[in-house]
Amino acid sequence: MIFYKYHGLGNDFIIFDNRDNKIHLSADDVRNICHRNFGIGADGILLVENSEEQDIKMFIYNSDGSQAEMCGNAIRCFAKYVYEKGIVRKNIINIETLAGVIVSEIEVKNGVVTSIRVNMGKLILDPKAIPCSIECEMVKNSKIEIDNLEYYITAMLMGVPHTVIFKDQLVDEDIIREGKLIENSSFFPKKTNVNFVKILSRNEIILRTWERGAGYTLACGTGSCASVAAGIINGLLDNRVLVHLRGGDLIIQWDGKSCIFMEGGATEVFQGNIN
Ligand SMILES: N[C@@H](CCC[C@H](N)C(=O)O)C(=O)O
Repeated sequence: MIFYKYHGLGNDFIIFDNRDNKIHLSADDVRNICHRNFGIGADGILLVENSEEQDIKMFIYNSDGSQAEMCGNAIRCFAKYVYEKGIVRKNIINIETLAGVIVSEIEVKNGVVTSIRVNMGKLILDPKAIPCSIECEMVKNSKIEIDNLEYYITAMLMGVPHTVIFKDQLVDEDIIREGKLIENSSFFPKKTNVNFVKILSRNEIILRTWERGAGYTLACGTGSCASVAAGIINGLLDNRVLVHLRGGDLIIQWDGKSCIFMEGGATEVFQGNIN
């Protein structure tokens, strides 16, 4: 099978063209292919599939073999891939995902995609939709206790479930330990991605994300949208924010009501063959 390896700010993916529907991956296949020592190595696998109503369809697996409904960094990689490989030669690409249709606008210079602006759709704050078991109208700066530790969380569905926590210090060991605990806590029946945010100003944040099904990654696109939205909802951020992630920067824009926009790059790393 021919594959391509792409990354969005270090959040890396293996892309297979499955328009002929011949690829069927078990959770074990996904874990083996994504393994960083015994496989190709990646945070996830993307399948390119035909869509009945949209330009193309993206299907995504996390590196632990689970399926994700959406992924912000993956969608930029996917848009660049389908454009540059001539699968969808359009500047505005409508991509079907399990979280709905995602519209990606690509900027092209000399046939190469240099930047992708994505309409990430509307975020959903209803706790039942996330899903989150806290009884309230909105999980906004709500206190939870896990293993005798208190956290103030803002939670939402941004294509996938996200929890945001504001912190003064971002320490890797704490992010890994607390991220794992919160991801698997009983408050989130379908688990959650966990975002730790340090606010630098009303227009600039540092973000570290512990991802559901993939662990501590270098960047998270849906997490960037969720974190900026949480900052706006809690009155801490303005409508356009520069997000510094471990693997690079994204720009997120939200007017507080309608769709949320993400802008950033994507990179092809290499291509290969796997049996
Ligand atoms: N890396 C992502 C999110 C991928 C999905 C996530 N691991 C989940 O299962 O919810 C992004 O860039 O948005």
